[in-house]
Amino acid sequence: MIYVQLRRYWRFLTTYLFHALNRYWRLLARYLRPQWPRMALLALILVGTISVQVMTPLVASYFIDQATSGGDLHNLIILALLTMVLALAGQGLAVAETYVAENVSWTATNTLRADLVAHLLRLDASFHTAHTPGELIERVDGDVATLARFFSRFVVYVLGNAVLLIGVLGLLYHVDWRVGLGMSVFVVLALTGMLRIRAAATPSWAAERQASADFYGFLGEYLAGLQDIRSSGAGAFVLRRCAEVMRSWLAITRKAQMWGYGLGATSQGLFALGTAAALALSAMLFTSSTLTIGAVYLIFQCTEMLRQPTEQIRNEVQDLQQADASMARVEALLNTRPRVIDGPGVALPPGPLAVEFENVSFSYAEDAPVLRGVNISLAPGRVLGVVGRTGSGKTTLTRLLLRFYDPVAGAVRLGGVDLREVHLSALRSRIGLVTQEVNIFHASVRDNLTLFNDSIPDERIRAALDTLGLGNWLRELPCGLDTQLLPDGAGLSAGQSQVLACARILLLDPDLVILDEASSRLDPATDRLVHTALGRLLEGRTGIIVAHRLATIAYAHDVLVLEDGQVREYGPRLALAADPTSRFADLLSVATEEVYQ
Ligand SMILES: Nc1ncnc2c1ncn2[C@@H]1O[C@H](COP(=O)(O)OP(=O)(O)OP(=O)(O)O)[C@@H](O)[C@H]1O
Repeated sequence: MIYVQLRRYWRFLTTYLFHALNRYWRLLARYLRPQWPRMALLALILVGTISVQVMTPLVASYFIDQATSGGDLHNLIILALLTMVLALAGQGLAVAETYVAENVSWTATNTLRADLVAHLLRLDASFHTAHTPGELIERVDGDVATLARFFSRFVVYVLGNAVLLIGVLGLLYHVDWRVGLGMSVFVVLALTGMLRIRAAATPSWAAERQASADFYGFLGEYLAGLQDIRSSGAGAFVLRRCAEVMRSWLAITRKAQMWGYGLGATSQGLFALGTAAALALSAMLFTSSTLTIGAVYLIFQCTEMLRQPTEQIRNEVQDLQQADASMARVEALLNTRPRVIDGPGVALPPGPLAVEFENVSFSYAEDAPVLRGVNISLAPGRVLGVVGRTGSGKTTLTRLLLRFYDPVAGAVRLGGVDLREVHLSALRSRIGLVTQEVNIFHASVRDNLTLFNDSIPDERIRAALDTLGLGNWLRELPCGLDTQLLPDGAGLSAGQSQVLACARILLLDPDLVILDEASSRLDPATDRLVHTALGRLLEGRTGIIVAHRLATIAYAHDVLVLEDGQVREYGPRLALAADPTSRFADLLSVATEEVYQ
């Protein structure tokens, strides 16, 4: 029976534990190796902790034997003092263990987090389209937090408790081999029983975690749509839905909690039985004068001491499965290669950049072409206005210029150089992009404009805001550049956010400006503000504007009309506007009617 159990453990250890450790050895080695002095210290503390734990009942048992046999008072005082020193040392070591283990795990996981964030930044847009931000946050934080336990606790708890278990059992063998053998069998059986119950309880805990994730998902969704919910009077519906979600959460949690209590009670019951058996055995041995009263006390203490390491090994072995899944996900993420490969580093010419699309075709998914055979040739310093119906591929065109994606066919060139030949960082440092959705961070005006680049002096920031017509706005702010902006630009109008985005670009001083204009209408004052800002921004640079408004298109020297991903018309703006048969003239007349309605 014991042999069968031991064989099972051995198989578990070889197939599962060693396999998992071996599989992720590189990951562990990479993040733990630089911390080997701390790991060595941890091992030392561990040895100390276990020695103290094993020695404490041993000293107490000597004390009892000495006291009952009328031993020397001087020896008794020394033993009592030693017990106190051991208790204090145990506490001190526990504090040191927590301190070092937390340092090891946080240093390892923070490095891993930083690596994952850097890797996510390198991955291209198609990866980010396929994965929601929530999923990536879960990978970077959730999975890594699970690993934090693994990095510190697994080594400390499993190894430490296993050694403690062996130490305590060894002590019992030392007292009497029959007691040692009996308790060894008991520990194996108790561990097996608890692992079985825990395995049966695991689905309930997984369901509980899912129900909790569902609730927060529900809450997040409704908080994000708060404005729509309020305005459409859907509050009662949301509360009803909230009650439903919480009701099912309660039922699932209750079940999981019952399993938890069941497990705790089983473990208590098992160890009560173990203690009773150990006491019965030692009572028998005591009455037959094989054991002293001190040895009986030692057996009792050791039986009690077996409980904690057995329960912790059970917990850690189960948690290893979770860590295993997290490690697999983290490894898979780190192994994901970006589709857009960095170029060999051909230099772009200085000054405003010429833009060329040669027979460019592109699709996000197979068999769904978004751009088809697009040809554009824009001279340096000229501004191209791109117009077309929604979904005609205008934004996609701008994404190809920043190499968020590579074309499926054809080539995109800047200053005559194929973008695939240029370093991505060099390429992007020459382009300024203002998108439809301006991201305003919960940070100071200065950090929002410099994007946390401390080397940009305040005078330049003020000058940029003055140039773009936001000088007065800045002067009216209570703390000037230190004023904190609210998340998502709350408190700023759509136009002000756009002008702030223009100021960011002005500080970057790029040679190609791409503006994907928001299609929402602005009030006339803000419209004028944005219009002036754009004019300043485009001075002396090549520009591509996805234009939704008549005022903006006025900046364009050339116009491109896109339809279904194809070039419908392309030429100088004034010539196309003057030609009554052109599609552009058609669009202009519709837009003018809309404006003057
Ligand atoms: N990340 C993406 N993944 C898959 N398909 C996309 C993606 N982005 C855009 N599309 C699809 O590509 C087509 C062109 O989209 P694009 O955003 O380029 O059009 P647009 O002319 O800029 O539209 P709008 O004027 O509404 O901004 C659309 O059919 C759109 O659904």
